[in-house]
Amino acid sequence: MQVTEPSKAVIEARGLHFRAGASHILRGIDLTVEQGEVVALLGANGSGKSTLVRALVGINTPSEGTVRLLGEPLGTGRRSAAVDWSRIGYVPQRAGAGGGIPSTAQEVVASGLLHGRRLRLPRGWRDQVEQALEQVGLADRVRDPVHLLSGGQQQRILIARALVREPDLLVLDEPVAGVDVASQEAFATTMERLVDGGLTVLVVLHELGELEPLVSRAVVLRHGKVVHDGAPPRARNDHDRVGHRHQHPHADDNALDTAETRAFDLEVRP
Ligand SMILES: Nc1ncnc2c1ncn2[C@@H]1O[C@H](COP(=O)(O)OP(=O)(O)OP(=O)(O)O)[C@@H](O)[C@H]1O
Repeated sequence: MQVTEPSKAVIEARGLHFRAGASHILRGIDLTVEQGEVVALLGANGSGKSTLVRALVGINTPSEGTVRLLGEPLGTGRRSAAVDWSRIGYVPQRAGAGGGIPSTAQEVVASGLLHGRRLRLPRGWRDQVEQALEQVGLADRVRDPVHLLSGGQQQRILIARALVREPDLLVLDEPVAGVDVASQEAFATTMERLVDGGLTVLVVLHELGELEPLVSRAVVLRHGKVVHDGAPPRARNDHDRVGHRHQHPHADDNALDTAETRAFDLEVRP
């Protein structure tokens, strides 16, 4: 009889399917992310990237399949209680940090320190919040209501909210969409330091951009399936190439010919 060792993977998804009404959005995803990896999740608009990360962090309940996070099974309700959510930071896609409620940057970032049964802020939370805001270059906005910040600044507030926990796993859904180049560079520098310290990252991206040197592996989705899991595409070179189409069409499930998938076809496929 074969004895299976307990998994050391930080994320382990097996046979994931997700259906919403008549749509079959995830079609049998297997994904493993090991400790210390920086994995980029790529693919055309509508290929299922956000649906997948939402399933991985317990927001979407898969129709079939299993997820383990930090070695613990992710179920619903009590069954996911074994997962230590304090070790996981999640930045959703283009959510806006204000949510229509006029809270300050400090309050939004501090809410990242609350999780599971912790309903009170820990001692020293103000310093932790300030440090997290410093990491995204917004320490001077600590008292500002977030709904008055720009879209890119709000996105950076959400990154600070995820970082304030000092997580072991960061799941980021297009974290730098709408963020200016200087802030993307600052974000990449912060990530580099955290990854050097052992952080594991799963990040949805349309272009590797400033994070390119950090990305150890790329997973490409197409129509809800993994079509590549391995070396990252050399997107930057492709973008520099004369004739590269910089238009990234907002397309549906049928659109395969995006810049991302063509870059992948050109650079990665053997
Ligand atoms: N709850 C839902 N009900 C119906 N359709 C859904 C639901 N969630 C996602 N979809 C559909 O599933 C497909 C995949 O969506 P998803 O947001 O995962 O794509 P994506 O790869 O993240 O795209 P983008 O690059 O545009 O962010 C889309 O066609 C979307 O409309």
